[in-house]
Amino acid sequence: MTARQDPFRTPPVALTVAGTDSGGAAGVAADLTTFAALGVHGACAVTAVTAQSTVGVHSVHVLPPAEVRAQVTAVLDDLPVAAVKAGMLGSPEAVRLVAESLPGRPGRPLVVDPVLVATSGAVLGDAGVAAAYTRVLLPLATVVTPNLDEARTLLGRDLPRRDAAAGLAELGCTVVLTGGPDGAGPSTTCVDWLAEPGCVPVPLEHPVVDTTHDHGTGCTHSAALAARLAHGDLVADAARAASDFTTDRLRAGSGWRLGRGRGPLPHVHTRSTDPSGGEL
Ligand SMILES: Nc1ncnc2c1ncn2[C@@H]1O[C@H](COP(=O)(O)OP(=O)(O)OP(=O)(O)O)[C@@H](O)[C@H]1O
Ligand SMILES: Cc1ncc(COP(=O)(O)O)c(N)n1
Repeated sequence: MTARQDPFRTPPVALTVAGTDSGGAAGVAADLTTFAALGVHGACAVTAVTAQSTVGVHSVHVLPPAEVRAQVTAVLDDLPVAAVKAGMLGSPEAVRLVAESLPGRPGRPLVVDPVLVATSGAVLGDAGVAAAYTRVLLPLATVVTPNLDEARTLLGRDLPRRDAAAGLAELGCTVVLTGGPDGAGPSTTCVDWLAEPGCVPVPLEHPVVDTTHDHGTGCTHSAALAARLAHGDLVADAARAASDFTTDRLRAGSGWRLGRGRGPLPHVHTRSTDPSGGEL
């Protein structure tokens, strides 16, 4: 029986270090609800407060690094954190802080979603943040989950998906390069590239879901990956499970109508849409 089926078993703990989204779709909201859906207790250290909705990002307030450090220290001093996820960090200082206080290896996996630009186009991390990711955090990460634009910014090169994933893996971390639908014509398949250091990249394919409820999809995917690592999965298994969970939730939310723009995913509200009825 898994922790998800038996809610009375003490769950593993995951910590997210990320920004808030006042609309409740991305960032800390997506991470904590994803952790809950996958049978993990979520703790959080907030790095930035954003005023945003389904329509876009209205303002960003990055918290002082000392406040972020105090939250991380409070959690680590008390709770048995089994995995950490870093989402929007917002400043080079916060990137360095995560690198100093949350080393990803050997015992505690660290998933880094290098959030730089929101789906709406708002900048959530500038060039200084991108440089700090590449220099200090990615070499310590267990897994990094950029989309193609983020990977190209981090590498400083315009490479195709597979090569971008392989290029980042040379920094020493496993890469899951996420890929929503391509935008170049009708596509029925999403391809994420899994690149482990020293290995040939592997495509992880899943069907495209036609939905307007996709705000926070990347946060959901990386939080699901951290949750499965907290349960003890191997990285490749956690990557596949994260992709399955995200697709399932995108499907479940395709009937929702919340907000005037890109709505949230239902992380905990509806039943699995897995046609086999299996537990994800
Ligand atoms: N419409 C879709 N249908 C199916 N899967 C999708 C769709 N959009 C995204 N995904 C999947 O969701 C996961 C997250 O990918 P995405 O490319 O949206 O991340 P992202 O751009 O980094 O998001 P964010 O900016 O929120 O961090 C990947 O596994 C991707 O394949
Ligand atoms: C606080 C925060 N973190 C991450 C994202 C990225 O999510 P998306 O690309 O879906 O806008 C966001 N918009 N806000």
